[in-house]
Amino acid sequence: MATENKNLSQYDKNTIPNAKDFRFGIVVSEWNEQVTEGLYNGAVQALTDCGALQENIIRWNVPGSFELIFGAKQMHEKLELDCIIVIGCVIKGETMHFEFVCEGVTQGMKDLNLMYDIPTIFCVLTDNNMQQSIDRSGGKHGNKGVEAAIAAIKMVDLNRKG
Ligand SMILES: Nc1c(NC[C@H](O)[C@H](O)[C@H](O)CO)[nH]c(=O)[nH]c1=O
Ligand SMILES: CC(=O)[C@@H](O)COP(=O)(O)O
Repeated sequence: MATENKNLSQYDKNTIPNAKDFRFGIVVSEWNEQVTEGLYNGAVQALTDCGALQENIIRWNVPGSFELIFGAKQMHEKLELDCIIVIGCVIKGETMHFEFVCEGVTQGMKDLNLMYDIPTIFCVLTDNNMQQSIDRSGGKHGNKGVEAAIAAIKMVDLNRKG
């Protein structure tokens, strides 16, 4: 199902575990920060709506989406967390750089999920233009930050029960 057929912000709170003692790290890319701030705000609002405490949400910033890999790795190594969410917005330009950044970040996130015992949640928009990013960070298609937060809570619950 494409995003245009699913609002990214919709969730049934009754089906989401309470996150009151879950600890989250969020690594945020500064590229396209008008978008990444919207994604971050959506994620935090959803986490706290589902019981997470603000003091249990740690934020680190990195310059761009490619640095999300190293930032998340350092978070895994240095903090005691239950889950890490990486937030970025990659928008196609004139060259192939878009493809290489997107592929690199995607592969890096996959590797982190294999390397560590807590999940790394992928909240990186990979869009053709700014309007698509606006639409997915609190616009007409909802907020991918909310979607990532709900996925994070569900994965922490799964990990604790596993
Ligand atoms: N064009 C975008 C970038 N490019 C920068 C890279 O992510 C990286 O910071 C640079 O190559 C240095 O290592 N980053 C985004 O997050 N979004 C873009 O649209
Ligand atoms: C994803 C990017 O790095 C891209 O936005 C950079 O733009 P360009 O390909 O025009 O250099």
